[in-house]
Amino acid sequence: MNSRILHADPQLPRTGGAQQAQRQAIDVAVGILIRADGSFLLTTRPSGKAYAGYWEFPGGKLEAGETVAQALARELNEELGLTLEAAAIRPWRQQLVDYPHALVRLHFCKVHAWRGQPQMREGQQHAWQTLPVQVAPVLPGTIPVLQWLQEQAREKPPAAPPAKPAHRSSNNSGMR
Ligand SMILES: Nc1nc2c([nH]c(=O)n2[C@@H]2O[C@H](COP(=O)(O)OP(=O)(O)OP(=O)(O)O)[C@@H](O)[C@H]2O)c(=O)[nH]1
Repeated sequence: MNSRILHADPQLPRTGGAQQAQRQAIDVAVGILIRADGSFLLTTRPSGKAYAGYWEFPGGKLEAGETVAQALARELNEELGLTLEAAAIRPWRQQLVDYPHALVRLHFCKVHAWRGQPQMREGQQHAWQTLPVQVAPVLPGTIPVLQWLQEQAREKPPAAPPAKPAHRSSNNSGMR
């Protein structure tokens, strides 16, 4: 887990000490949907929300009593019409982000399986991306994830295709 706070807008004065301590972090479930070819889904924030038009991974705030997986499945169904099974949701990393409008704790989960095709139910745009991403601007709280994915790709390059099995002659029956 990454426990350091990311300050989304370093230009703005920071709330300090007591004020900061009183600011309750809002938990947010975020899905990194990864296709078999390694591309991942980014969507834009709908108009009317803070940072409208910025690119992010789909997700949203936890409702009372929800787990991260439940919230993610609900949000991706509401926003994109996808069906996610709990077993396909892999919690990955967390990041606290201090925005002027809220302090958020982002719970990033990797998802490799879902049912349905993404439908933009909130008028968002969407794009399947690989690194480096070709869309902009990206939400401040989303940028670290792209860096983590990049680091991971450097550490673990995509697996090489399986080697062809050695040719076995048809008369190699094992009988002597
Ligand atoms: N979905 C999502 N939210 C992110 C990401 N990065 C990031 O900083 N956030 C922040 O997490 C918060 C998510 O809140 P939201 O407004 O999208 O959640 P929601 O869909 O439940 O909204 P609502 O209930 O207010 O309509 C926002 O403050 C957003 O800026 C990301 O990659 N994906």
